[in-house]
Amino acid sequence: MVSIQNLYKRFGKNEVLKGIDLSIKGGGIFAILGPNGSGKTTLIKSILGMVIPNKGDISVLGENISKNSDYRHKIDYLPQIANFPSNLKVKELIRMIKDLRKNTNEDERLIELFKIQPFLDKKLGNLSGGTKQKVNILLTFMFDSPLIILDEPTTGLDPISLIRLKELIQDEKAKGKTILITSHIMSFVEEVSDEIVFILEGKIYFRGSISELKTKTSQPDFEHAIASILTDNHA
Ligand SMILES: Nc1ncnc2c1ncn2[C@@H]1O[C@H](COP(=O)(O)OP(=O)(O)OP(=O)(O)O)[C@@H](O)[C@H]1O
Repeated sequence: MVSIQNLYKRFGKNEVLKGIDLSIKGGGIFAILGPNGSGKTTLIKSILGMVIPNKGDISVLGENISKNSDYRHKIDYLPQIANFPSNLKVKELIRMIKDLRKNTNEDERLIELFKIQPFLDKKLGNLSGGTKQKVNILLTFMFDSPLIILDEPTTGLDPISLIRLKELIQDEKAKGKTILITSHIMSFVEEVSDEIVFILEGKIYFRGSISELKTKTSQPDFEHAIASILTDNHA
């Protein structure tokens, strides 16, 4: 599904990714973790072709992404910070994205699920942070792509919306999809992910299940296992 070989990315003198190798065969929920600034978003954007690596190869669904950008239609992406045009109404944005990508009725189910109906005629610039995130989630899950990438999906969500998001993610997994998630909310990661990929100092420090991580770090719970990696490595 996703194969990354020897990936390097620097911004000026800042070497962010220093030889990432990662192969995700497909099906399941993978959490990409690491301290602030460790390069999680840079890795995700490299997969999406939004960041051009200095070195390395990335294939998505068997195709090298440097050759052709068509693969992006097979990815649903929730950005960390959505830059919506503030004058546009919610319903206009939904219509616009459907016109750009493809027509679907899934938006109706998601509007109902996240109770977005009262906001459809409101301008995006006037929405609260959590409501913007719900619209953002709707736009991501509206299409039926085999790879879903979620950058900090829980930001600003109230408890009911968080439950809905978790259900949505599990439903997509049940359809056999591959879901990559970054999050700093350890309880959320522990609940949803099948495997974690921990980035530290530009490389993959650990990849495996949460129970394997607990064993490796000799810690009784996930939060302390993550904390022990960071303190042991002075990150
Ligand atoms: N376009 C850019 N230009 C210059 N530096 C950048 C750019 N994008 C990212 N960086 C730098 O690359 C490093 C990694 O950033 P990135 O956003 O990938 O980290 P992250 O692990 O997603 O962090 P966080 O957990 O805070 O979201 C940071 O030092 C950041 O300042």
